Amino acid sequence: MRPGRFGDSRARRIGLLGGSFNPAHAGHLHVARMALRALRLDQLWLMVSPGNPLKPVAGMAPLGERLASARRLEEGGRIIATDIERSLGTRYTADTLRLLRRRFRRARFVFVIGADNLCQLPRWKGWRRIARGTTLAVLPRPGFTRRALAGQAAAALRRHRRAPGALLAERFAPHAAWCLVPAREHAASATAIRAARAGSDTGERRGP
Ligand SMILES: Nc1ncnc2c1ncn2[C@@H]1O[C@H](COP(=O)(O)OP(=O)(O)OP(=O)(O)O)[C@@H](O)[C@H]1O
Ligand SMILES: O=C(O)c1ccc[n+]([C@@H]2O[C@H](COP(=O)([O-])O)[C@@H](O)[C@H]2O)c1
Repeated sequence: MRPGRFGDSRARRIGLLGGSFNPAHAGHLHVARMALRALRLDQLWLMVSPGNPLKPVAGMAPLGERLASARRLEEGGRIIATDIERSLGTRYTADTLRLLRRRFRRARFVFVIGADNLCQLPRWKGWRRIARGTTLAVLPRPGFTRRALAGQAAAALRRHRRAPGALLAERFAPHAAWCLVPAREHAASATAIRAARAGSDTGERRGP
């Protein structure tokens, strides 16, 4: 982490877009911009994971490479790439959130996920505790939005769903709120980019 990159992080509304960024792509930028606008955030951190506990290590580019690709999406102090989980020594989101709150005591964090991750949320360590204590913002994603809204996490958290404008209003509520951010779906995916790259590499090797 570069010193001072987070600027005055006290009493700020900070969106955390955690991810593998293997590589970063236009879908991430779309999500970041939509979350910043809909939730009136001060900053959005592209929080590059040292290793998603649910993803295989095979095929995962080194953290430095993934961080470099996320840095290419940075936008003037509002969208910032960071490998802060590396310095915190965390991989599980529950642990990261606990340590971030300790370190940035006056910041208000919103965890931003795509609809695919709302489907998967029940497999995260301590997911109910995360949802109880952390505001979640979910972005639509092709093939996942409807399934996510009909899934286990959305059903369990139904009473806590709010409109984006009301999301951060309930400061001392016993259970955090979540919302679906109204945004168009964006089709970019890192899996598709890796597959396209592998295809073009194979083509190059075959040659004419
Ligand atoms: N096009 C998209 N629309 C909505 N959310 C997205 C999109 N791309 C990524 N996200 C979300 O951004 C976060 C980080 O995503 P990640 O870095 O894993 O990219 P990915 O394209 O989902 O990667 P992969 O295909 O390798 O799983 C996740 O919460 C994911 O749901
Ligand atoms: O904490 C967990 O159990 C957990 C399980 C799977 C994913 N996550 C987090 O979810 C975020 C999105 O991950 P990814 O790989 O889908 O981009 C990232 O911050 C991961 O660390 C967290």
